[in-house]
Amino acid sequence: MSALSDLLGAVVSDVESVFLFSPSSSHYERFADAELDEEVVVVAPANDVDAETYVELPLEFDNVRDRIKFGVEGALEQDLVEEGDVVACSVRVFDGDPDGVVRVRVEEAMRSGIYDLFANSRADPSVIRDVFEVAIELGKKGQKGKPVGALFVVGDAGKVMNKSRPLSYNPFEKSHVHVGDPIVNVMLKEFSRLDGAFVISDSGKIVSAYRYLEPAAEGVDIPKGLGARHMAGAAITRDTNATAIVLSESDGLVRAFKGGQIILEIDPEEY
Ligand SMILES: Nc1ncnc2c1ncn2[C@@H]1O[C@H](COP(=O)(O)OP(=O)(O)OP(=O)(O)O)[C@@H](O)[C@H]1O
Ligand SMILES: [Mn+2]
Repeated sequence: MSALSDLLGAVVSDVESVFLFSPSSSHYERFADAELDEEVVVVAPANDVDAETYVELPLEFDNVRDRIKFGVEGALEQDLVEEGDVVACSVRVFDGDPDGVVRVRVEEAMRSGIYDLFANSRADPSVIRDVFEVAIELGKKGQKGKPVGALFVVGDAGKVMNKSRPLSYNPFEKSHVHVGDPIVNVMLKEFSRLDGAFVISDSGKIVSAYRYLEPAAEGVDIPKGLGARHMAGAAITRDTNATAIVLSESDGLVRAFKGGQIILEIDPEEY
């Protein structure tokens, strides 16, 4: 008769590395001291345990699947793992000690660009996440059933305002509202029917709606077939340190731009 650990041990057999998600110091030290053949990688919002090999998680992510996806993508970005590697992820699903192990095979397709978007934008990762979620939701549902486009420029808002002009009165003038607030998300969806861009600060304050962006566009190279909204979104991120998140009315995809380059393209329906 096999012991249970023999039966469940298959989950961690022949893996290249073990990823410890937000381990306590004692949990990490047990792994570090064990002199395992497998590489030990800590994945957490901060390197509190002074791990040698560490991947920053821009957010804690309640959803374990998201947490693992981001960890693996971050590790890919840092060349800690490569296509075909198998990784054992030690995670905490409930409160307390780590209570789960998930076996993951690394695929190049996991490099979606989302990690880069969160970890390397100037705005707070939580602000990027909230704007991204509004764009995804708008893409899924549209505005009253009709497809709708939207352009969100996040971070470096002062500079973005200097390189744009108003198309209409700014409904957010003098207001102090932030993305992520459910009422604000309803407002963003409502105003997305109208022209122009939303400008959002590093900390998530909605600075303006209805901005017409006027960045210099020389040398900005975006995929063929995308129009003025995408060109303006891409170009403003070369002229400033903002990140642009664009929902296309015509193909329904959400794209993100940074440094004048496209860094992410996803279908809201598949997200
Ligand atoms: N410079 C700009 N600044 C802000 N908004 C813009 C700018 N240029 C275009 N837009 C907005 O984008 C909308 C759509 O323009 P256009 O169709 O050329 O863009 P697109 O890239 O093809 O986007 P979509 O895929 O949504 O059609 C315009 O109606 C306008 O609201
Ligand atoms: Mn168009």
